[in-house]
Amino acid sequence: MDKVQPDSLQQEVVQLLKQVIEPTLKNDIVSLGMVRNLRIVDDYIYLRLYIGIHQQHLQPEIESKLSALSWCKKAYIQICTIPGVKITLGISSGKGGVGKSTTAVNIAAALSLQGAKVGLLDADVYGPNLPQMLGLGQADIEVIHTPKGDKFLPLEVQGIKLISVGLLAEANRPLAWRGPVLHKIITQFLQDVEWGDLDYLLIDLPPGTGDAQITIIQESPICGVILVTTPQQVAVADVRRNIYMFRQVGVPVLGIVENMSYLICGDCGSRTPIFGSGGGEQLAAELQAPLLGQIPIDSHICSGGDTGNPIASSDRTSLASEVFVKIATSLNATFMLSDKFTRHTRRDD
Ligand SMILES: Nc1ncnc2c1ncn2[C@@H]1O[C@H](COP(=O)(O)OP(=O)(O)OP(=O)(O)O)[C@@H](O)[C@H]1O
Repeated sequence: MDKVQPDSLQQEVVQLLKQVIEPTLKNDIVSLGMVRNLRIVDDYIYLRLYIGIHQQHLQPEIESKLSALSWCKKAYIQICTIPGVKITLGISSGKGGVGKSTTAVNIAAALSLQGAKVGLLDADVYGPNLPQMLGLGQADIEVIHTPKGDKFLPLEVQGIKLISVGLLAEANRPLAWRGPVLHKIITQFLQDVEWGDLDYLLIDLPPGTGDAQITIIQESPICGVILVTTPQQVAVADVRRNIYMFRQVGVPVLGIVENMSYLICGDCGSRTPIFGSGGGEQLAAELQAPLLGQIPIDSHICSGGDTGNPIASSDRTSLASEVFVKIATSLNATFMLSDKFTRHTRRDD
């Protein structure tokens, strides 16, 4: 019978894996949540490695580190990527209605304007709004036959590729899928979409901490999550519960976006914190993660969402647009893509 090895061996393996550093993020692969399902059975190590397509070089490095273990006959490493995708990020919130989808679509628009190839996966099974926010009505998702099996073809609008669970549902009907169906749809969306080459895939996660969220986080190579909150304390408390879920899987929090931070007076330009203040800063301090941006309350954000014109691209001089551009710039700096896009933009000029 197979013998599951004691914790001490597991610890020994984890210590070696922690010596493998992802060069862009300058952190070890364990802290980055890339190593999952680690098991040692008899003299064999099994693990899953959740990475982007540009990080395949980590596999031989891991094998080389683990070869130092005299008792290990072989390490089986299962690479888990989303075909064609470099960086997968989650956009999450503790509760609904705080502007998570608005943030996702506008960050996608800002990244795309900076030259990145961007995809959006609308996995918000409770309120899949991204098609509307990008001006797409109900459209059939095309399925194409490829040598690797049937694949969904994403829709493309404003330079952004999009797949949404909303496109599978009849308009104005609630999505009432039971657990196993939901699980299957989500895993299909993670594995069976023909994205082409993407620099970023942003996953708009459902709010809260239910089964759907956990499936997506566990089964996708999300290398970081952006948490969206509003400034008031109840929203902040919900985000704290949300963070616990990410910590369990080991996915790092890249930063906080505080939405609906203040209202700007049209006459004097003064800022009024309608929903209180300090929530975003408080969370950022608690999590030691940056406050990526504070987005004002602006009726143009709302109308842009309703009409499929994200403010980040439709009104580039607005304050909200500036904040989204700042967030996109900071993501490009984190993932060392700034140079690539500067060159890209110049070439296109
Ligand atoms: N800063 C803002 N100023 C004005 N309106 C906003 C702002 N942010 C979001 N909204 C509006 O608030 C509503 C809810 O936003 P959104 O759908 O992005 O929230 P959500 O957190 O994704 O909600 P859910 O989880 O229920 O899908 C939308 O009508 C959106 O246009």
